[in-house]
Amino acid sequence: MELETVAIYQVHFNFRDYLETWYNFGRVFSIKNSLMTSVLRNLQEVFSAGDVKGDTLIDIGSTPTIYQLLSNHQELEKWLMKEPRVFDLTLSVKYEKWAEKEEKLRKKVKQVLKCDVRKPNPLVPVTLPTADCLLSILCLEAMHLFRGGHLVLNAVLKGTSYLVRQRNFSCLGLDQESVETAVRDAGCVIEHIQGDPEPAPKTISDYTDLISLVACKQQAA
Ligand SMILES: C[S@@+](CC[C@H](N)C(=O)[O-])C[C@H]1O[C@@H](n2cnc3c(N)ncnc32)[C@H](O)[C@@H]1O
Repeated sequence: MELETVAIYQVHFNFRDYLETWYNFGRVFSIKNSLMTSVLRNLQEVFSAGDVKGDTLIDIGSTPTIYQLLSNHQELEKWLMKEPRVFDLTLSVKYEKWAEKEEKLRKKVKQVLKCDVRKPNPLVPVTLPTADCLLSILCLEAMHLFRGGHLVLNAVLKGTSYLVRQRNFSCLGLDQESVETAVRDAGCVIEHIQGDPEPAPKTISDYTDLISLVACKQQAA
């Protein structure tokens, strides 16, 4: 990722285009259900196993994907305030008792913060107490560093780029070994790791696999 990547995201990463390109199920791109289904299965397994505990979870690189938490700063705040005319964030997750789940999630979300993982304090000017769990879904490969309880990571492997409508965003083409090394170098012990083939829809990306990892932070990196 080039130095100016953060600026590229700030200026060009359009959350509606991202949703349209990657989460608009039931239309042309229904094939992409596969990635989200795999991520959801991984998360369900990780969080129901009971090893990841605590009160504070930070989701890094949230976009308007309500499935793992939620979203774009403004849109998330609108959703929290129940403002109308928000893009239908729930389109991909309409299932039984969804309204109740939405309410529960609204009450649980404490803060929506800007984050740049390249900074020594990624949340500057805010400093948070140590989190019990860091969640990164399809985000580590879109940035070089993360900081660290538990790291719950789902990342696609070997992808060099992904499309958001007509715009290409670069991806760090990680393999499983380099993910494991980065996590260990960050002072974490890997408790669970699973890689599965998850070929990208060729028209919008080139990743080949999905890795699900749970690691416990042991020491400062
Ligand atoms: C593929 S998208 C996110 C995926 C989203 N978590 C999901 O599951 O669909 C990559 C995310 O990485 C974030 N990102 C890129 N560079 C970053 C950085 N330096 N610090 C924090 N987040 C970054 C982008 O803002 C974007 O939300």
